[in-house]
Amino acid sequence: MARRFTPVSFAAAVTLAAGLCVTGTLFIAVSALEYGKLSAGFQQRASLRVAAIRRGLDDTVEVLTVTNQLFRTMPEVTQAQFGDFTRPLLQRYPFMASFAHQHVMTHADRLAFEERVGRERPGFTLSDMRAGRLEPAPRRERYLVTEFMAPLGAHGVLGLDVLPLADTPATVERMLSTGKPSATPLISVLQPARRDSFVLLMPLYRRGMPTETAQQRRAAWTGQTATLVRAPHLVHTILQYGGLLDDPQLLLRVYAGARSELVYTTGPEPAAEGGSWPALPQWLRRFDPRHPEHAQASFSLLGQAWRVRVDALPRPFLADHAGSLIVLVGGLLFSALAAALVHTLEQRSRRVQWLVDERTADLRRSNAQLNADVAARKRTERALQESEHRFRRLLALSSDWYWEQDVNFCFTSITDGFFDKARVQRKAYLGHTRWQVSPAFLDSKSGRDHLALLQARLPFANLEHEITGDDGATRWFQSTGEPVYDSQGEFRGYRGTGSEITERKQTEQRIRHIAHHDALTGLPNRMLLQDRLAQAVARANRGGRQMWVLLIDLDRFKFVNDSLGHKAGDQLLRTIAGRLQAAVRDADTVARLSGDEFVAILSEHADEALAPHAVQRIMTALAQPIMLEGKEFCVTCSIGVAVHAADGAPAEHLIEHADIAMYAAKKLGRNRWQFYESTMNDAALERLRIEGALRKALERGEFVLHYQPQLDLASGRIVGMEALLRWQHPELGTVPPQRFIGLAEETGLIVPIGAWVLHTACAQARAWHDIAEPGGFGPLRVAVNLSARQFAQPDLVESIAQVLADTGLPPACLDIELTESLFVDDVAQAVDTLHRLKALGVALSIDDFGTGYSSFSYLRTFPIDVLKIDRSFMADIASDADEAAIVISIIALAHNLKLRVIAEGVESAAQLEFLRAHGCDEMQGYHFSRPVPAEEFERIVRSGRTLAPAAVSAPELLCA
Ligand SMILES: Nc1nc2c(ncn2[C@@H]2O[C@@H]3COP(=O)(O)O[C@H]4[C@@H](O)[C@H](n5cnc6c(=O)[nH]c(N)nc65)O[C@@H]4COP(=O)(O)O[C@H]3[C@H]2O)c(=O)[nH]1
Repeated sequence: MARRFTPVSFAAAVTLAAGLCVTGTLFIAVSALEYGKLSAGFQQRASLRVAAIRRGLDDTVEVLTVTNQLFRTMPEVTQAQFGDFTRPLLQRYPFMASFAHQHVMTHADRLAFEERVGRERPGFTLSDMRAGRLEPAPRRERYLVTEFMAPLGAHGVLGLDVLPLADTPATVERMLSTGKPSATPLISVLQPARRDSFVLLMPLYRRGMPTETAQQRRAAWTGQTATLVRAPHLVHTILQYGGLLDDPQLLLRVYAGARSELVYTTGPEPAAEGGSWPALPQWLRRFDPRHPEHAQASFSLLGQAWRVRVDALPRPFLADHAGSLIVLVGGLLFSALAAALVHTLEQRSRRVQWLVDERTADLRRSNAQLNADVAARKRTERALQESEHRFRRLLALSSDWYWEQDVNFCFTSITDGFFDKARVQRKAYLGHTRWQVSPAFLDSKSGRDHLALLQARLPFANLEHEITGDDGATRWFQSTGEPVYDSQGEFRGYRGTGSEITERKQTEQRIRHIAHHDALTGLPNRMLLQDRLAQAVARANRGGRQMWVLLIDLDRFKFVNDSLGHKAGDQLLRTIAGRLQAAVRDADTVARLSGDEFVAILSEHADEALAPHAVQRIMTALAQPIMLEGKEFCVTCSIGVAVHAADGAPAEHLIEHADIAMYAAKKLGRNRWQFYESTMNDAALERLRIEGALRKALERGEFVLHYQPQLDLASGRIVGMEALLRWQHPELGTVPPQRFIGLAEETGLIVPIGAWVLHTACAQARAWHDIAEPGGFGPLRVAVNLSARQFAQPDLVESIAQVLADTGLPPACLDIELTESLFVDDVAQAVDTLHRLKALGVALSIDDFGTGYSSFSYLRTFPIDVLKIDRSFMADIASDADEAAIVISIIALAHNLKLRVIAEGVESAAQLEFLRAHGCDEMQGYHFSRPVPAEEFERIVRSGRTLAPAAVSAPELLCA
């Protein structure tokens, strides 16, 4: 969340506004107080001055009243008395410029007065003031004459009739009408332009006359006392006496008269009221330093209007408003500080709030996360519990168990299954290591490897070990485990599972035994032989001794087997095996290599000189008569011996060399033994060369088929052909089948080669079928040889069916030639295969009949169509009665079994005739044609060649 703070918070603004309001209010209030105080002080001071002036005027009237009393109390007053009386008054009240006594006179009184004064001042006459000058007063009915004057002569106005003076009548009249002293309007005394004086009059009445009414006063009025008051002096003196002149902040103005003339001032004329800042409201003007406070008072004194105006001189604003300013400044500062504080607090509060919100949001998130974690944990716990439950159920149900070990590899826990299976005590295991319980454990390599794995803290799997239980039985177990670490990565031990594998081990041992031993004789087989041989070679190399390998082949074993059957053959082989083992030492090995071939490894013969004895002992042992089915048989053997010297040939060549030597022995005549010699190797080398070339021959297209015609003896016509394989090697030339068919058989190459032969022969036969020529090919049969390996192919039947389908050859035109040896190993399997082949519709021939096992019994059970009499019987049929008898028997047997008979190897007309004479069905042989390439065969067929008709009758031949 982004932090956002306003520049000035609302609360701070409100605080500021409130502070300003309060400050303003306080300021206004304080300034109002200040102003009030100022104003009150000013008004007080002004009032003081106004009051002083009024009192001074009243005092002046009082002074005049005192003077008036003089005339009232004394019947006759002289000028001297008047002067004496007023002198102290004049001194004391200097603003009173003069005192006078004016007396109302008639003209007669004037005259009397002039005469009286004239005595002292000759020529004296009443005067009046006209145009500013004293002039003798004209005659008037009444005069108001200045009778006394003090100070005398100050103005020279003694005898002046004041009644004509402009203001006198009105003043007198007011005085009489009011009965009170009266003052004249302002008059100018010294400076004409300046009217700042007035005369104060106080009436004098005739004694004894009533003066209550104006009329009475007019009637009783005899004169008056007057005093000339200098108004400026009067005000000044009043203020001075009152100590009211020392306020420099006040400006005093005193106006008098109807025209409100300025009579006294303490400063210049003030500015007109309201002259400044007229726009300002009244309440604001107090803050205007140029707007002075003023007060004025108007009053009427003795008929004259007086107005006193007091102005406060402008003062520095601060002088009178320090408090309000302090309040203002303080308030502003306080407001600002308070606002700042509030703003800070609010900011802090917001920040705190923001932090709280943040923390709250974080907490919420954490809480949500925590809840999710808790939920996940609960789910996990539930899943764990379920898993644990499943695990326990599975453990209970399964044959496995679970175990744990501590850091010292001692078992800390093992589930019950183990103890049930191993038949051992729990206490014997818990707290002990595997090797403490079974000390032999570490004697084995696997045990030591296991310990090394544990010490390296590595997991291990399928550790197999045996345990001898309390019942004495040894059982096999298998363990898988892994190291356990705690959350700190500290190694805590091992845990794992275990299971019993005794049954499997026993099975394995049986299988291993079977895999390494011959089922019939119990001797080691070829695989174990290799192992033993390697060990013997190693031992010989270590001991620097010779080691002999004997390859023992029974002579004419086939004969025994064929004539007495498999059971007898098997018994013979078991007997031979026993005798062989008995003839060698314990340390020597006797193995069965194949069929009637055995190998003996004689490893403990110190020198070559003793070997013949050992070999001879073996031959002697084997040559002992054997009782088979009640008959005594003598079996001889041929032995090839290969010697491995300390620096001798590799182990894998020893058997090969012994084999070569054995063949050499056989060639020399049976019941012999022969050492291997390097020259014997040439034949073997040739075999190797041919094998190598054979592997490539098919892909290089070096195989071709030749076809040997088969002819019907009765008609003499070609009825079929035998396909015979030819190998045209670029270097070896044409290699006959005898040189490579066996090898191809051994190496398994016969399977692809045979498939090629079958397909090529069928395709060729079908092609010849398609040649529609008059007297042409017709439905020729093609005979194809099938080897033992091919016959054993599980998909044999399917592949032949596929070839037939691919080539389009009718099944009846295919003759599969089989040798008797194919049926020897597994008769049931052979019968099944033959029936399935038969079901395809093909013909089945027994090739080379009479040379092999010659078990006539199978001819009844096997679905055979044709017997092929081996060519070895042909050679002597004309001369050897036995041979002839065999052939005749075969033909008879075949016919008896409803089989066709083909004689091969017919080379002469005599043989042909013999066969014809004895009812043989067909023949093939050089007499008619050798096997020829396809083109040649085609030519023969096209040529229409047939067998020559019979020359002699069969009985004749037989007799011959
Ligand atoms: N001395 C003499 N020999 C005669 C006469 N008439 C025919 N022969 C030979 O007798 C053999 C007949 O074939 P086999 O007995 O099946 O014996 C065959 C057969 O067992 C095997 N063979 C040949 N071709 C094939 C083949 O394609 N597949 C298999 N599995 N074996 C084959 O090789 C054997 C030898 O074949 P070949 O050398 O072609 O020898 C052929 C043939 O050339 C005769 O009048 N006098």
